[in-house]
Amino acid sequence: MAILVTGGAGYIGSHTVLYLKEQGEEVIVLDNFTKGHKAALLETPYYEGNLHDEALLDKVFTENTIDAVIHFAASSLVGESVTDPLSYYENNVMGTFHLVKKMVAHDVRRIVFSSTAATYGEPESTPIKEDDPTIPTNPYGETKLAIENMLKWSDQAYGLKSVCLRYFNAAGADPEGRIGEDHDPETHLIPIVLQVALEQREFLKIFGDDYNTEDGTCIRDYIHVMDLAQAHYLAVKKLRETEESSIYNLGNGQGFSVREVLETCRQVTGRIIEAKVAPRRMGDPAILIASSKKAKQELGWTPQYAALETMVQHAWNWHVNHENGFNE
Ligand SMILES: NC(=O)c1ccc[n+]([C@@H]2O[C@H](COP(=O)([O-])OP(=O)(O)OC[C@H]3O[C@@H](n4cnc5c(N)ncnc54)[C@H](O)[C@@H]3O)[C@@H](O)[C@H]2O)c1
Ligand SMILES: O=c1ccn([C@@H]2O[C@H](COP(=O)(O)OP(=O)(O)O[C@H]3O[C@H](CO)[C@@H](O)[C@H](O)[C@H]3O)[C@@H](O)[C@H]2O)c(=O)[nH]1
Repeated sequence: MAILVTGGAGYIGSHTVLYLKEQGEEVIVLDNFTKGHKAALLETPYYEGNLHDEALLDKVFTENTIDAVIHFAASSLVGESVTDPLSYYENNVMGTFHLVKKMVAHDVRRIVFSSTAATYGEPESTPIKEDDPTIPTNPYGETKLAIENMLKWSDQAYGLKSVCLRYFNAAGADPEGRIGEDHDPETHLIPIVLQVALEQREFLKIFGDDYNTEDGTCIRDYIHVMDLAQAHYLAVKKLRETEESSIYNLGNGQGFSVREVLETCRQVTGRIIEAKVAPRRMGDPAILIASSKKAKQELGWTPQYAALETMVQHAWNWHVNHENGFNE
């Protein structure tokens, strides 16, 4: 029995693949390498191709005995989704449609789905709980919510069981430094700040300092990528044991402003990191902080690397040793 990981060559996918293999799971990856890296797979078997390719999906499900799918493959940038929403509907909603259609056809009935804090939009109260209103403020979150609903109805109609994991902001890298985050172009806050520390960029643009927060910059809940990996493994185990669908938030329940992240990066790296205030980025909610009580109670999830300093340190270890990412 193998777990199929779509998007397994990407940032969170590759760390989850590593974690699953360490737990003794057999893993197969499907990735089109638009964003992912072959070197991040560390010799895991893979199929190179697109979610939209139904013939390829038939081949993957016929050639392997797959008992669960972990579905990371998606487009996932808030700002880009605002300027090009149709590409998000195409890659995320239609891509998942093809995958789910072929899972049902091949009688594979367990899926763990990468959802997001962006499904909530501007929260009414903090920390956010799973049954709080979901009113996305950007097309990215909207497409992820559409997929959650696709999965809900597919459970009712076809018995497809899903765990939707709404992660907050993934950060950090493999604590042993084997893999890390490498996006081109990079858009995420922590790697961008570390690129300034490495003198690969001149300064950090702080996207808005007029939000209704203490220092005026946006607040996010950062979660270590290996703690996310652990949650995916626990979600697969829960599906195998209970055959019940559910939704969980994954965060640390603590928010850090853009300026606080910058300061932590300065402390960890000991480098000078310039920053300048720039206009707000479209689609950004002011504050996103998770309540992850449900995941802890029901999945037995126990984050190992909750401190922001640890996440930045692990990210820094990777970046300082791989200045060109995987292209070395
Ligand atoms: N990074 C975060 O903070 C964060 C937070 C919440 C949710 N998520 C979700 O987690 C998932 C993984 O995020 P990530 O940061 O690792 O992204 P990533 O871009 O590093 O990884 C995505 C992977 O999917 C592959 N891919 C994309 N479209 C594909 C397609 N049509 N067919 C085959 N492969 C395809 C890419 O090549 C890449 O390897 C995404 O679904 C994202 O929406 C990420
Ligand atoms: O150069 C930069 C980059 C980011 N930010 C700010 O830093 C915060 C974090 O931004 P980023 O790292 O881009 O993450 P988010 O836009 O919060 O989105 C991430 O976190 C979401 C969940 O909260 C996921 O759904 C997304 O996939 C993932 O990209 C935001 O307030 C940004 O405006 C800056 O000020 N300057």
